[in-house]
Amino acid sequence: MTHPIPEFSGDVDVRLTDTTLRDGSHAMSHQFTEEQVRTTVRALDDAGVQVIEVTHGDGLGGSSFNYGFSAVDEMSLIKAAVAEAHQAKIAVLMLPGLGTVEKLHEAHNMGAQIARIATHCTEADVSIQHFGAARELGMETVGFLMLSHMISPEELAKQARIMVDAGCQCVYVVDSAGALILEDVSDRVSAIVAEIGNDAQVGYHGHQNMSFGVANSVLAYRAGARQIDGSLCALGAGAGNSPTEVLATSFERLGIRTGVDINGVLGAAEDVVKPFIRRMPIMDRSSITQGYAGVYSSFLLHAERAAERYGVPAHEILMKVGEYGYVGGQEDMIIDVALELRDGKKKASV
Ligand SMILES: CC[C@H](O)CC(=O)C(=O)O
Ligand SMILES: [Mn+2]
Repeated sequence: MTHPIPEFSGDVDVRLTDTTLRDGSHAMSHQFTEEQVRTTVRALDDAGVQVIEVTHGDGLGGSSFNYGFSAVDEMSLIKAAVAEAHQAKIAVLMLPGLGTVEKLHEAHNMGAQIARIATHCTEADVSIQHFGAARELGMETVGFLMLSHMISPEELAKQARIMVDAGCQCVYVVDSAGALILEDVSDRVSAIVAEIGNDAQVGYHGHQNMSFGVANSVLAYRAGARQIDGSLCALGAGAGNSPTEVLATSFERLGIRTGVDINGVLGAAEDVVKPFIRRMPIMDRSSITQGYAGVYSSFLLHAERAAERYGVPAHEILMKVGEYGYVGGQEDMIIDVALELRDGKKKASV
């Protein structure tokens, strides 16, 4: 059974979802304060952004030794966001296994209206019960096929079908590594559109590792994507996400309606978010290596910590992680790689 296509408010051609307060949590080492969440939501809501995602960077239940503890419990942050949003819907993200259906119920009780369920691009079947639970709660649903560069457009489309049949109303091509370039994105979006037709929408979530987030988003739209993600000041894992303020201005220039007020969103980025960013996401040797080698963006800080601890360069760790094809959830393997490089180097110098 398929579910209705989500309705957007007003006359918009594409709906922007801002993930500053979720993907940006990686770049903030999960230390968002309630005040930062409140001011960011207020600014985005005033600017007309229709969806705002708020969760630990690794999704519901992510606050842990492995992924990094949040400064403030995510349920309190979700509740605060809901209180500040007048027109925007608050979305939460969850990875089945890390987040549970119970956590989804809690987030829904706090007022979250959209559930975004993320799986590795070949593992859509692990999301089935979560889509069912979200739809039973009356939540709008989004499916995230992470590290979408790892499989072909045709294989990705088959995974999208699994999500749609489970109750997903919009399947995202998620460029978790910032590895997709131009047609890599439009081919994937087109293949999913061909597979799911009017049964659900298609979305695109970009990372800036090789600086293609915004251009890829435009091509995704042209190929049929109707939901696009961004983050203010690009605040997100790795080199950050497609900047919401640049998406809004570029789409407006192209005559594609997002419903977002340009002055408002520029102010949200410059006056509200920029002042509290501790570490501005940048395209540097490590993050570009992630894009090039196809490495999950949120591995960046893990690799930098391992680099410091074991005395090996972070970009070398990331290149090896790409070679081994590690995926989200395998953060502990970064330590293994760092040890391998350290011991290899030691052996070579003996
Ligand atoms: C928590 C899963 C992951 O970080 C989702 C995402 O934003 C991505 O894969 O890029
Ligand atoms: Mn991301």
